[in-house]
Parts: sequence; C-alpha cells; structure tokens
Amino acid sequence: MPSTKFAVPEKYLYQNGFNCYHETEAIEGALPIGANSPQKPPYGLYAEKLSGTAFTAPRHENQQSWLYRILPSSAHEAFQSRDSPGYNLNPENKPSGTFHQIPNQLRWDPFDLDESVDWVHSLHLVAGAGDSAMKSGLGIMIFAAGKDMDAHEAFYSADGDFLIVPQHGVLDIQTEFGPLLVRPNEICVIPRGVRYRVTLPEGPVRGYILELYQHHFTLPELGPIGSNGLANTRDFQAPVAAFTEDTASTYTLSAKFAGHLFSATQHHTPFDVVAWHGNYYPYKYDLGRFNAIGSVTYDHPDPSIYTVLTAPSDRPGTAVADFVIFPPRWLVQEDTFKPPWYHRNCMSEFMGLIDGAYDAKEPGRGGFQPAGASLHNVMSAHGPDAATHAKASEVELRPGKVGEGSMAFMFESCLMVGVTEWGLKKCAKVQEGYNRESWVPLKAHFRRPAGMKVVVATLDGR
Ligand SMILES: O=C(O)Cc1cc(O)ccc1O
Ligand SMILES: [Fe+2]
Repeated sequence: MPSTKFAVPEKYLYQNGFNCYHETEAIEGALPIGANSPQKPPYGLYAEKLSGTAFTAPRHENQQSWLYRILPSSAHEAFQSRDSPGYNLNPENKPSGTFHQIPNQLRWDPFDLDESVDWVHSLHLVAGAGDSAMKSGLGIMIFAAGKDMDAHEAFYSADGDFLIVPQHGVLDIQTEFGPLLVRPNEICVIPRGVRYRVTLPEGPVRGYILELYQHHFTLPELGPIGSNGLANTRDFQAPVAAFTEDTASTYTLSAKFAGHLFSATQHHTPFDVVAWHGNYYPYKYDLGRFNAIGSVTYDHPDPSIYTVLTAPSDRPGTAVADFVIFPPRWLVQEDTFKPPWYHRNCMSEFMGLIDGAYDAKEPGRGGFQPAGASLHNVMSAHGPDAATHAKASEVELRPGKVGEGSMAFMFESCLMVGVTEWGLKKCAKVQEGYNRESWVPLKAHFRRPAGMKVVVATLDGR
C-alpha cells in the first residue's frame, strides 16, 4: 500500500482546512470584491450560487458557495432518463422496498474489478437505509471502473454527499471547484450537486462510497481530548479554482436523481469556474494524517475514538453515519484482551478493508480481505473469530503495533441497514457460513470453582 502522508503533486494545489470559508481565483481579479452578485461580475463572468443547506439554515450550519463562471449551469437541454437494467441504484424509487432486512452477520469476498465501465456506470448499491427523495438515511455503494469518463462528460448526484474511499487505483477528479487527486489511503467528499469528471491515470479503480442523503459530514467533538487530535482541521484539502474555456463543443451531463440516472446535453464545458468563494466545496483527506488516541492503561475503548467524520442525526451523539478507521497504531494496555470485545450494537456496522489485515479477524482466503466487506447489523452479535480469540487470550502482553500496513474502516449508522438484491445475490460475493465458521467453533472455557459455595441458586438447581 502507498505510504501515508503523501506529497502533493505540483499539478494539484490545495487550500487547507475543514468547513472553512475559502476563496480562490484562477485569474487575478475574477472574484468580485465586497459583493456576491454585482451587475457586471469581473471579466464578463456569470455569478451562480450553489446552496448546500437551506437559505435559512442557522449560521453555524449554513453551507454555500458562489461560483464565477463562463456560462451558468442551467444552460443545458432537458434531462432524459438513462436508466438501464444494469444501473441499480434504487431502480424502483422505493429503496426500502428493495432492501433485504436480515439479522445475519454478512461478509463479502473482494468485489471484482470491472474494466468495461466508467465512473458513472461503476456504482453498485450494496446496502442502505432511508430514501434520498425524503433526504433521510444513507446508501453504501461499491465502485469498480476501468475507463475514463468521456472528455466531454460530467456527473453529479442530487441524492447526497459522496464519501469516496478508494481501495485500488487512483481517481483524478476534475470538479467544478478545481482538481482533486485521490489515492488509496486517502478519501474525498463530493457534496450533493457538485459536478465532476473522473479519470483513471493508473488504470482500474475500486472502492467504497457512503452516500449521505441528509445533512453533511462534520468533524467529531473532541471533548476532553482537547483542541487537537483525530482528524485535524488543517489536513482537509480543498481544490483551487481551475477552468477550461469551451463554448463550442457538446457535453453530456449525467445526474443521479432519486437513484435514477438521467442525462442532458449542453454546448459548453461544465468546468468553466474561474473563481469561487464559500464553504460548500469538495475536499480530500489523507488517512495517514489521522492522530489516533487510545488507552494507555487498560481495557479496549469504544471505536468511536477513531472517528474521522460524522454525520449527526437530530439526536445528540447519535450518527446517521460515522466514518471510522482502524489505522496502524500501538496497543499498550495491560491485562487487556486487545481485539474488539464480543458485542451487540444498537447501531449497524458496515466494514471495508483498504489493505492489510484487520486485527479482529484472521486474514486469508474466505476471511475479511482487502476489497471485501462485512455487515453486522443492528443487534447482530459479533466479535473476534475463534482463532483470533484463542491467540489474543493466551498471548504474552507487551506493547505492540497492530495494523501495520493495513487500513480497515467502518461506516457505522444508527439506522438498520438493508442489503440490496445486488449485494445479496447478483454480486455473488457473500460468504456462505461466515457466522458458522467465525463463532460457532468458540469453546466454552468455564470451570466451576471447586469447593466454592454457590451464593445464588443456579437455574438447574445444582
Ligand atoms: O466490530 C468491529 O470489528 C468494529 C469494532 C471495533 C472495535 O474496536 C470495537 C467495537 C467494534 O464494533
Ligand atoms: Fe462491531
């Protein structure tokens, strides 16, 4: 896997900070001064507002940007439906109707690469909850593509914010706001409505997407940790304005709208933003910069200490989606069973693996592998498999590093997550017997202490 804390290639300039009010101009003087929509914006540009929240959202939640572009986004022909049987992102427009709600623990073998499709056609909904039309819930997708999007094509989703987690290959993402290069061990967020084009400079790509239908991601509170730690604000990178000038050729604009694919033609490039300012923009983050905090005394803490980004529900401390990572880290606790405990969670846990091996599961064929996934739904019992338990409960305890060369992650949600027909059957990756092989072999080690008085009667009266 690539080393973390990547250097930034020169072509890609970024501005740093999370939820910052940025401003950037590709030509000096393109941003109007002291006004958003002057009668004549500089250089004959059009002013266009992109709203990420309601106009009237409270100040601390309000997200919007002003784009200064050669032609407005609205200058396109009518959208036509482009759904096809292969395009399965809630085809019936009734997501809850298409989800299989099942309590079984599920695990998927690595999802296949697919070199025959581009980004737009690479998306497969594997699981989710809620409904993009109601702006509630989330969708979890697997992407696998081998083709560049056409040079004259752009895509956006009206359904939600894409949190993209590449597992294999490099995504060169040309956005309206400027370019982003996103590699495995990095993530990016493309907010609802932002138009972009994905090319693949190093060949096929594969990874995971969490599409958030409601609100936006934010950083978790730090509480007693203090003012730094976990994902630090300055490590989030936003693009700087970069534009092309083309008002002659024909472009295709593809839209994901309520899970359906539409397209429209337009006769100018969608990437004509010469300058922008605002706090609604795409951004990226290098997971290698995550500052993990852990126990330095005893016990295994809750995994919430590894939250990179969170999408809160209306209930404090309860997330519609948390993006949690398990980076290489030192475990130093004394007298502690170091892997995750056995547990049942009122939240659902969808996990993926970018590279390496996850410390709660034995690696290898049929296990939890890079490019695979697992789902432990609401109250579905899980924890280390039998082999991991046997090792961890006998090993001599010393400070040790886990997850070297590895990066597992979890999409955790307060919602019950359903699995699509594609996720359960069509992808043909569900591992039969996952729970049987993982936990049924666990041995009972209980030994009743000899000669000790039973204080409370046992159920069988002994
Ligand atoms: O189930 C899992 O592997 C994820 C997880 C990790 C952990 O350290 C504690 C709880 C938890 O759900
Ligand atoms: Fe768990």
